Amino acid sequence: MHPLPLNPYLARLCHLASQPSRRIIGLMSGTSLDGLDVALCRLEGHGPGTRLTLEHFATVPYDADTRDRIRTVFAREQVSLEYLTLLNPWLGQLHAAAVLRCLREWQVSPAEVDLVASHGQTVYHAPQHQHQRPDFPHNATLQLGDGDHVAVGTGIITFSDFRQKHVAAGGEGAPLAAYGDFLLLSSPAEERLLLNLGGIANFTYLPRAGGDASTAFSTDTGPGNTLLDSIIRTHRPELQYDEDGRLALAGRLHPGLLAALLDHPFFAAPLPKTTGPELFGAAYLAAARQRSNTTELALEDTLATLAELSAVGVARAVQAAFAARPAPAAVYLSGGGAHNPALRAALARHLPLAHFAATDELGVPGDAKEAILFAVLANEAVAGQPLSIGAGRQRVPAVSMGKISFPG
Ligand SMILES: Nc1ncnc2c1ncn2[C@@H]1O[C@H](COP(=O)(O)OP(=O)(O)OP(=O)(O)O)[C@@H](O)[C@H]1O
Ligand SMILES: CC(=O)N[C@H]1[C@@H]2OC[C@@H](O2)[C@@H](O)[C@@H]1O[C@H](C)C(=O)O
Repeated sequence: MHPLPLNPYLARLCHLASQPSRRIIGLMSGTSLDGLDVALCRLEGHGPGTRLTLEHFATVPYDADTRDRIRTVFAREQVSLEYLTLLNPWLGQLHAAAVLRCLREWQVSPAEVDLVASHGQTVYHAPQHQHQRPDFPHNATLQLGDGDHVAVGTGIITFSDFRQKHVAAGGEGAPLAAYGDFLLLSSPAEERLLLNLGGIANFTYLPRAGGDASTAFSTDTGPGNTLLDSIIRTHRPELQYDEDGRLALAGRLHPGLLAALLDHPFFAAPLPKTTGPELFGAAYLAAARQRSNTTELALEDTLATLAELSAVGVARAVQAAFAARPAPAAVYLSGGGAHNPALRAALARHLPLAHFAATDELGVPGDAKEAILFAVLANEAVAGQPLSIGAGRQRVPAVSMGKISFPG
């Protein structure tokens, strides 16, 4: 009897699953809308035996037109359905073109890449605790940049839309960092906190490798750079962000504004929790400024206060997680906020016992870490097992994530 005819792309996936390693491009475009992170990874093995070689990394910056298009729908409760529909394939095609551009620069042919793992662009994140709609008693999140367009545009089998499975299994769709951090960065020598300072800040707690994996978890902590960037854009539209925290470092913390900003249930909510610019956006900031009579506060002082807010958010989440025992001293930073000395100084004040280093020291460049995460998730989907870490409320659903798009 002849074997059943197999779709050649399925045959390719089966072949890839049986290989000792895979070459996977991870794509991530986060809440800061600064660009598309493209990480070409060689991933050997799977599960806790995964070994990463980052062959190439680039951030393909978004131009002003792309940022404007995304901002037309980004974190907005009401948008044009037509616009959203048009943006979905447009972003997929943009991301495919960015991949091809990087491959040309790196002199790698698309045929030499096994998979693309595409996060897409989060345009709305709606955990239940945030949307609070009784008619929809569940979590939801929406990423645009359809995987079919990435697959057809690049000619590479593409995994995408990773967050839906996490939601379907009872999670909030984020943070997914726990999976990649656990597989790549656990160490027998120390327990660790991996603190990512993106638009939104989050951390993963990793016990010592070989220890009790059920204690690992990740959570968002509140704003990272999102409010800092938003106030800069209002006052200094020619700037994307406060480079090297210069303006924030020249300002003074305003205790009244800080208290008004912290007067929100998110900061006291139990862990793990997720959030986004839907909550921590211009309206939240404007309301806190009104309540604290700081609408005329100097830009520098507002920035200093917002950097403090991000650090206090992190510190409160760490304190909540480690109420009964000391928090790990080893804290590894990643994300754009790790380049902001004002944010780092505030963190050092609020976590005085922490020893800060960059994830770069662990072989994972901080700016590439989230793009690498999606390559790791696709690697697990092809060659690994659904992975269960954490326990109780902090349990990460044991699922494999990502939808598969064939190029033809
Ligand atoms: N040299 C620097 N000085 C100050 N801030 C910086 C610097 N470099 C990057 N940033 C900050 O980092 C931001 C980009 O961070 P990153 O790329 O980690 O965010 P993201 O991945 O979009 O966010 P998220 O992880 O929430 O999805 C910039 O918008 C800026 O606020
Ligand atoms: C819904 C969404 O896109 N969330 C992002 C965002 O950016 C940081 C933080 O908020 C984190 O929860 C998440 O991304 C990372 C990659 C994660 O899932 O771990």
